[in-house]
Amino acid sequence: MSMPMLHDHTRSQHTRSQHSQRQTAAGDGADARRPAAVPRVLAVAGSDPSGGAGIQADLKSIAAAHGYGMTAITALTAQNTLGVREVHVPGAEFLSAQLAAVSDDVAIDAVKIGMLASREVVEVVARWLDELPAGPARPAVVLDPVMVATSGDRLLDVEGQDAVRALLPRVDVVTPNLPELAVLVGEPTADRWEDAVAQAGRLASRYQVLVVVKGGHLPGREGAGRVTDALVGPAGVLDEVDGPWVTTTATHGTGCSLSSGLATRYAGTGDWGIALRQTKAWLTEAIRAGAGLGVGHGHGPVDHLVQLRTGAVGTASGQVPAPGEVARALAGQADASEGATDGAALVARWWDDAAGHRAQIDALPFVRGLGDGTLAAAHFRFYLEQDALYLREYARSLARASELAPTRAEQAFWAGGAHGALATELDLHTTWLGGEPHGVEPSPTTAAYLDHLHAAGRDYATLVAAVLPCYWIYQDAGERLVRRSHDAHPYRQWLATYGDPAFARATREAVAVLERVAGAAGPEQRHRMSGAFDRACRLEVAFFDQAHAWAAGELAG
Ligand SMILES: Nc1ncnc2c1ncn2[C@@H]1O[C@H](COP(=O)(O)OP(=O)(O)OP(=O)(O)O)[C@@H](O)[C@H]1O
Ligand SMILES: Cc1ncc(CO)c(N)n1
Repeated sequence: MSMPMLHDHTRSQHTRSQHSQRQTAAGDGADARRPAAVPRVLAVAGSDPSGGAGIQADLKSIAAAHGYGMTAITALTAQNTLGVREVHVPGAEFLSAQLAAVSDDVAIDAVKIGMLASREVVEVVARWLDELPAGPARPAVVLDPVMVATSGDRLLDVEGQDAVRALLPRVDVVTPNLPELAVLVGEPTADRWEDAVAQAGRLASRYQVLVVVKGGHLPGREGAGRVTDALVGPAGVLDEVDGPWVTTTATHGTGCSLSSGLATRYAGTGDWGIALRQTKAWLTEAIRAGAGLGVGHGHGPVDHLVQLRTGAVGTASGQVPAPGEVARALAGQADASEGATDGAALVARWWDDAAGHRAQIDALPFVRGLGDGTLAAAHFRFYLEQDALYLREYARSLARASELAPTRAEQAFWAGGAHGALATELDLHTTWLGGEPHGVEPSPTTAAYLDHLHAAGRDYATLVAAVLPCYWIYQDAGERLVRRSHDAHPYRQWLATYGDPAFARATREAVAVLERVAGAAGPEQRHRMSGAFDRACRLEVAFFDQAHAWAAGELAG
């Protein structure tokens, strides 16, 4: 509808093969199959006896992403949630033995590298990476360049920092926080997001590596209420994923957890953008639930296995499910362990299922005419009048979502949406329609859409699914429309509204809420949600088409 929004739903197109061919061959490991149903993931990292960071976090994160976890331990720390007391680094040759023991026997789908402690350790890992097979049997490698713990304690000596740079060309993805990124590029720590992304771009092109730059340390993120991570390649930003900022002290090990979850989900999907999106969605929930664990007196751990406790358990490996898998689960024909999947994957599926509706919208005479400027003024006016009527009621549905929302953040979000819809409605009347309409009735399409929203308002999950396409479908079509604008375009001013960044953010947030709700929903509720989402998508098509349908009726009558 008339809420101009922009949502970057593009997925990173970086594939494993692009990033797996730079290594020398040393065996073909022909039994490795990708994407893996249950990814075999090796964490090369330090031990945290308090269980929140290091290999302990890695094993839990890998499990949460439905992978099979293995470890090669680089260092033993004596630490807890308050800080690091001691670090013991066993002889580097023993690390070599651990690495060889695993890779001589097991076809590894992904490797996550964490704490490396010293230059000797870095060198052992570099040699081992060089000996891994090239081609499709080569595991994906994610490097979390751990330098300092959340508590502020150093986990890598200065010589080691230099050595880590030499690892970069040997890995697929590096996941620095802002201070680590600064050390790796040899620049001061960025305090603005644009600067951090630019630094990540320089690092990516210098070492031909993908960089996941994490906003967890960005000044002002509490105030903004959002925290963003970006996937950056040598040519620039490939994907940006943001999520709500959680006010908590339970952030010990978030970096470890992100990198091992990312490695596992990449091995399961073959797509870094999807893997990052899914990992970030899971991590936000794990951070939220962390305080509930009651572990320690300092920076507590996140609850890696939050899904076990909320009942949203699935074995679909947190990847985009196979065709039919979700449908089976939704129809209740598979048991929960077979069909359930995480919210982000489920929502990605619904969105993909709506691809036909989106293509239909692009092809409508109304949308084509709006794009090339040939749309008749009467058609445009009819659409705007219906849109104003629609938005007035849509605002009530958003207010209802606010009323039903289980958290204060979601309550506030939908209340803001309701306000925005009303402001847009008012703007339509004053700017475009020259005042309040007289005698304009809802068309059958508008009435059907409003009935759908009204009926969905009985439960929160269904309502969230029903209101979503108005944000998402509209901005998706708008994203293509706005590119067609030019100085002499008759609908230039209207098209310009599609580029509003505030709506872009609102859409992303609305999608994140849908993902959270879908992730927590049971099979029956998911079935209702998918039905409500699909029906709203169809009504979006009809809504865009109704001016022409009306004109055809007028002419015929
Ligand atoms: N309070 C928070 N609320 C929501 N997400 C967060 C929060 N803090 C960190 N994150 C997310 O956690 C991940 C790790 O981010 P961060 O920048 O803190 O990395 P890090 O410093 O390497 O972590 P660590 O604390 O383990 O060293 C990112 O995905 C980030 O967006
Ligand atoms: C072992 C280990 N690895 C990584 C970190 C970073 O959080 C930590 N605190 N401990």
